[in-house]
Amino acid sequence: MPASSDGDRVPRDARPRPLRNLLRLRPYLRPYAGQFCWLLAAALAATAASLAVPLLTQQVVDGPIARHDTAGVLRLGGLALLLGLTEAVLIFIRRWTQSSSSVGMEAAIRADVYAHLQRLPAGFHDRWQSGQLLSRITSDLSVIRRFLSFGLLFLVLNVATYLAVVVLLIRLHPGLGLLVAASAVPLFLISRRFARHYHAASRRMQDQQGDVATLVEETAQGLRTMKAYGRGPQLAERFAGSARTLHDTGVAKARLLARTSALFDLVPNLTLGAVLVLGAAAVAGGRLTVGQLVAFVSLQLMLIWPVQSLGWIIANGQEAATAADRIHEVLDTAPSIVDAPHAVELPRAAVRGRLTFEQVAFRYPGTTAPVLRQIDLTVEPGETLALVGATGSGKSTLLSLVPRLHEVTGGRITVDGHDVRDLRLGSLRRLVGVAFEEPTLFSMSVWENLTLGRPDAAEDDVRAALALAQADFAYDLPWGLATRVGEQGLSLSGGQRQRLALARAVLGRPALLVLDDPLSALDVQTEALVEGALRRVLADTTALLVVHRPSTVALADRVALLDGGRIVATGTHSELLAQVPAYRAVLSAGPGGTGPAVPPPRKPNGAGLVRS
Ligand SMILES: Nc1ncnc2c1ncn2[C@@H]1O[C@H](COP(=O)(O)OP(=O)(O)OP(=O)(O)O)[C@@H](O)[C@H]1O
Repeated sequence: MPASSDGDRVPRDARPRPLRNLLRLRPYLRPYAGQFCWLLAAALAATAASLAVPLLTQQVVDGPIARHDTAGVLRLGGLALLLGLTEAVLIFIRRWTQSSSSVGMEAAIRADVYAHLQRLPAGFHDRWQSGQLLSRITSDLSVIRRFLSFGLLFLVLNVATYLAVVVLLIRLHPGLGLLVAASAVPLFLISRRFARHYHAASRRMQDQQGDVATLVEETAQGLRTMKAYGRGPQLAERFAGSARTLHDTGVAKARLLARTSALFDLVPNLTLGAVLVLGAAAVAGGRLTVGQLVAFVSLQLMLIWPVQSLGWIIANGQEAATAADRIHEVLDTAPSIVDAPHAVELPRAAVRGRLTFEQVAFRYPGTTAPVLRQIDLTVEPGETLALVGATGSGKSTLLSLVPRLHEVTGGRITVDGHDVRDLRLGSLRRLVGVAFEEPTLFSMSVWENLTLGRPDAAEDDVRAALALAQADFAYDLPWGLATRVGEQGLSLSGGQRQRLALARAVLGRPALLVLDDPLSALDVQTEALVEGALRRVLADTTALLVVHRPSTVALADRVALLDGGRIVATGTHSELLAQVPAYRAVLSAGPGGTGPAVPPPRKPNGAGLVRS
């Protein structure tokens, strides 16, 4: 599923170009150029040694055997043995060198693709199925490695063998030699047709592998939901459907290869039959010695494997070309959210934390309807503003614009008057502490999870953040903060994960806090504790909170009501409660439509209500 819409700068021409994208991987070969020269030299020398054996046979048949010279037979036999040994040693050297270089190249490409995925904005990842990315970074790269380590080498070797053998055959007997050379014409035509069809089949299959990987990943992630709803059989059926499609494509692809391989078998064998008949006639006519015919046929037999393997090499090459296309679809997608050339660093100490939204508009890439329109909002330094709105009104989207996870499509957002697009991304993201509704923890230690955005954080800072988020339970884990939390922190409860995510957001006291319903997964008692702690942090930090629960609104100095992507009212909780029926309706509905009752206003009759 390639990127295909605005938001990221997608490649201008995303049409697959079989060899072009494969050739573009040349820079990865460069560090191994020396090794490749060695292995190619070893492989060519091994081929030369094997080619010398039939010529030696000719000498034996026409020389010592014809003369009944036993010593001569032994001498030339010893030489053949030496050639065989040399070939074995050279093949060993080739294989030894080959393995390290191809694995090294695969690792380098994988590292670059992974780093690039990190640079691509959230919008890119919204549109790409994770299984598609997974299959590109794993199986596609393995296909490329196989081609670089075997396919490419054997292509060069087989072509070199073919040319060398044909030259030797023409020298032995020009007529028969040219007959063998002419067999290259049907081989070329078959290869061209096969390559075209196989490329399309490979692309289909590799895309389908990505779809299957996506299904597996989704199932693994949503296992509990799936089991709870008893949807296992339906999902299994869906999976079986995708697996069947993949199977059918695989079978069609294998049959295509089988059909072509049969032709690749047929052509050299037909040529061999013709050579045997014509060669025997030439021996009978005295135009060719028996030794020459034996040498000719032995050399020609050496062409059978290179020709037979052509099908496999072309198939491997086409798969690698498809894999290179798919890899470049990712690498060619330029990150759209990057540092502007003039971007500046804002030191934390210099930031007061005034956050403004000026006529901000936003629509998701690939969609036409804006999610946010004409947002004008100011959060003063140290102020806490709660965003309230019905589900789907754009609250989370609005938050994501502050650390530039998505880019505004109209208007601007400023921090102390600086457009966030004029700040270095690293600097901006250090200034903004973020906690999302779904608290993601990575498969690493609690400490690493906490210091994700601030790897240089001191122990005291971490301790303070944990205390603040009421997450001291982390010290009681089996290895304390060194405890590795499971995949996405699943070994912790929802409330524990949320508290760790909150501690991560407040670590180092960021200038701005952007929290998406930070207390949603907490029990009443913990909520009260975290709320108390949060109140202390929020006292001197500019904060934008998405709030679903009426109880959390109490944390905010002011509230903005979002409706259909627009701010329709701002004011204190009590003002909105008293004067805006829509606000009362949203709060009484609660997160799931059956929320708790609206709490009494904190500051009755506050001033400054704005309705738009
Ligand atoms: N990646 C996306 N691509 C396209 N549309 C999206 C994307 N994410 C969200 N939307 C749409 O944007 C709108 C606002 O979504 P958003 O998540 O910001 O709402 P919200 O107010 O935070 O909702 P909730 O309270 O349920 O979390 C919704 O209509 C949603 O369908």
